[in-house]
Amino acid sequence: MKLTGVQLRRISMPLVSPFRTSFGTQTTRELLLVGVVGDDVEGWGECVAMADPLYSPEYLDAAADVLRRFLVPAVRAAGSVTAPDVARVLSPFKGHQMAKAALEMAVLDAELRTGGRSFARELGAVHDRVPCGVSVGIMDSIPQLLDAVGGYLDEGYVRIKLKIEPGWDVEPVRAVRERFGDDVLLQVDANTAYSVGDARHLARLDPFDLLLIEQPLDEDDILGHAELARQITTPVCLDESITSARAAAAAIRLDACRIVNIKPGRVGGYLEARRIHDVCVAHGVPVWCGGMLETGLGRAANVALAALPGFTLPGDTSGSGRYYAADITEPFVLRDGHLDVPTGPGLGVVPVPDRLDEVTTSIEWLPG
Ligand SMILES: CC(=O)N[C@@H](Cc1ccc2ccccc2c1)C(=O)O
Ligand SMILES: [Mg+2]
Repeated sequence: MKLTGVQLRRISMPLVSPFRTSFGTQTTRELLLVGVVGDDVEGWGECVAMADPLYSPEYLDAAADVLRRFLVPAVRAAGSVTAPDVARVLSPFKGHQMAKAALEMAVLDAELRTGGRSFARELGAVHDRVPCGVSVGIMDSIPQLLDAVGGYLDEGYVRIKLKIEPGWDVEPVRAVRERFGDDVLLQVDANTAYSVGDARHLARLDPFDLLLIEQPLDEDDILGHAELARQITTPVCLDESITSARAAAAAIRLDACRIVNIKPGRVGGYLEARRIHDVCVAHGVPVWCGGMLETGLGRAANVALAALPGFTLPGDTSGSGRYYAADITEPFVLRDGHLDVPTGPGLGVVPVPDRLDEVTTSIEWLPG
């Protein structure tokens, strides 16, 4: 397609409850949507960067700037492009995976809508619904945590993930096991809050039969994760460290992880996400789809990705209501612990105009 119009739309969505992790507490999700128009079709992309560079080096104002000054002009200069062209056209620019992913996603959505193909079909989905896990934040007290976990289990979530940090790790896990039993699928996510010197402490999680411990160490500490993995029995899963298929292959070869959390925004797009899936399947490494508090647009694409064969663990593909009282698309609602994979062309969902307007804080049409 040839891009005739590109809009950068900032939105701000209140969270139904504060979401606390080892890097801070969020009460609102700011996001950047990329809308592309061309060849009588439009497509939507969602940039999952945070407003502040707390999860990864990217942040929303930087993503908007790099799209405005470098990425969109480069795709426009390339003339007519298909989605696989986008990553190549953008490859001279270093980093900014989440900004690149949003632009590729918008072009892919437009292309697939034109062709009447769904994301699921394009990516190679083999399931028509996916089992859903939920990410539970750090809480003020154990009773508050147990209430939250009980609520999510009542909603039907098939897997519980607890955010942890030093001082909030062994006790919350013990409390959840004691209250809800050994059969609940349970995992933890540290968001890089520990160091390899904490190995003996993290080994205290081993008796609780966790599915995995996610990203305990710094994004760039691959060897530290390999050393930690030799000292604990809980399988190590990487999130922030896996920025490309090459990074995934290296981490697996270095025994730094036995499980991978795939997030399309973090790796530069859904096409690279599929390549990571393929690399992990080739190495016998299970993958699951991570979440970045996406709206229904990103959620639709993530659910399609989570339906690929190698996604054998429940992901953070929670229902819209986990985060938002009113999503900008028709809400994703859990049914028997699963979400249905959208079947319509492209993303299979579109923003509901008045809901989108309610949360829009700025619209910028980039010059042609
Ligand atoms: C569902 C989940 O735990 N996601 C991330 C962490 C995270 C947490 C909070 C966020 C708030 C705003 C934007 C992105 C965010 C990402 C993770 O797996 O590590
Ligand atoms: Mg994580």
